Amino acid sequence: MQGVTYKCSEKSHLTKSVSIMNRNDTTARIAHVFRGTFVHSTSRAAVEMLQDCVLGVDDQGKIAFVEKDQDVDNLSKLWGFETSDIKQLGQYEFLMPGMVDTHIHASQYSYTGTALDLPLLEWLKTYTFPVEAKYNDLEFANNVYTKVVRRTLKNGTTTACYFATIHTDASLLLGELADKFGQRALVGKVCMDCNSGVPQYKESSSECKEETDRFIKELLKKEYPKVKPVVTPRFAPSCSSSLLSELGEIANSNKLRIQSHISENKGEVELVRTLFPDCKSYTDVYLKHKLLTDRTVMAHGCHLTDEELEIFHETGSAISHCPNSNISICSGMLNVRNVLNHKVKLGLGTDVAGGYSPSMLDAMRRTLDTSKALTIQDPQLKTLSFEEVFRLATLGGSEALSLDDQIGNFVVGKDFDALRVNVCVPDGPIDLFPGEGPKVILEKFLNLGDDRNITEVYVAGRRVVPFTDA
Ligand SMILES: Nc1nc2[nH]cnc2c(=O)[nH]1
Ligand SMILES: [Zn+2]
Repeated sequence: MQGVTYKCSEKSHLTKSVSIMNRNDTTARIAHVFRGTFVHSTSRAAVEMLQDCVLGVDDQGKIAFVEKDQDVDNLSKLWGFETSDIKQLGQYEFLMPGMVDTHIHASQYSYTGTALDLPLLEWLKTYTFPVEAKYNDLEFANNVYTKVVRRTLKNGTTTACYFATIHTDASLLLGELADKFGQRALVGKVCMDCNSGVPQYKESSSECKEETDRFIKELLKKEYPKVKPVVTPRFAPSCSSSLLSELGEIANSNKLRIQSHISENKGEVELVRTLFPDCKSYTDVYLKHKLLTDRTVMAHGCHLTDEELEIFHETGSAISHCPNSNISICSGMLNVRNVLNHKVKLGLGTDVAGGYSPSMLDAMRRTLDTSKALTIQDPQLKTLSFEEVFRLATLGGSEALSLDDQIGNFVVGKDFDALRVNVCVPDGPIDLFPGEGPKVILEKFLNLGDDRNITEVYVAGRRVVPFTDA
């Protein structure tokens, strides 16, 4: 199958002999060395299986080397580690990159798995805004935010791009908790100055701008190495044109990331048409307000036209595909193949709580389901493979969040964000049979696995799961 490599290929970067390898950084010390099978994606291969390999992580949390294990003695001399310290992966174990949730509402976690009986605009008014309004209570926020960070980490989300609420202090608390538990996170204080449905849940335009400035300043001041702010207009219907312009200005002058929602549901697209009559399309609304940049990620995009996708491509903006949510609140079905054909960056999101599962394994499965449903409607449409979906959940997510220079796969110099997977845990969800090789083992994990199979989670070289207080 095109785009899939199931062995260390002779042409791969691993064939270089250790004797001619040089350490470019003589001061870095090795903190972990793993030996076994490593599975990741590259731009060329949706799945590359590195078998009989060793991977070293330095004390800065960066990947120092990935080599064939026959070179291990030379490597240990070169890098100064003891071969007895190597962590040997078992026959049914592998390492994979941590998963990247490109769109999740931390503030909606308390009602995940419920309230899925209304379409978007009524769902927001009936369930979402009344709950989000409660985050002026920091005790309530602390309880929910602690739980969502722990739950997602345990399920293998090493990076999350979070929506919080309009409340600055609770949003700062979410950043603090992500840092405390060791999750890489982009955190957005939600901005909205229009809300006719639940008028007590909004800010004035000036308050919104001032509080966004305060949020960014205070979060950056904390100097959390892996937690950064993201400018977050909720979506066009809840923002005035002047607020959208202010937020575009703040993001661009500070080179910050931007997140929002776009073209999730047909009623919403129609509403935007009436609210912004001077704009050609929903995409044009964000474009005119300078919110489409190469650091922007927009959730959903189910109903974007090809013309709009071209604008995404030209601006370098990304889409977060949230299939569980799209089906659960009957929003639509994104044609991922068409988005990829337009060379638009795309990652996956859980969109808790429009999506009922906080697990990125679920996001991968629902991505495949949606792709198959679209193929049923149009048999000409090429269904996504599980390998392509694996890439979207890891490398694709890192690209969508403009973090691919730091994370997304096992390339030397990137941070070691990784999952140790064991498909054969006692009382686990997967049964194996004789003769099943690494491809089947990966496919079974992606389709049948859960957090019981994710035995360790690493973010920037730090083991964050199992929890130290567990
Ligand atoms: N799914 C989803 N779509 C939105 N559009 C605006 N706000 C939201 C939200 O909270 N969830
Ligand atoms: Zn959302």
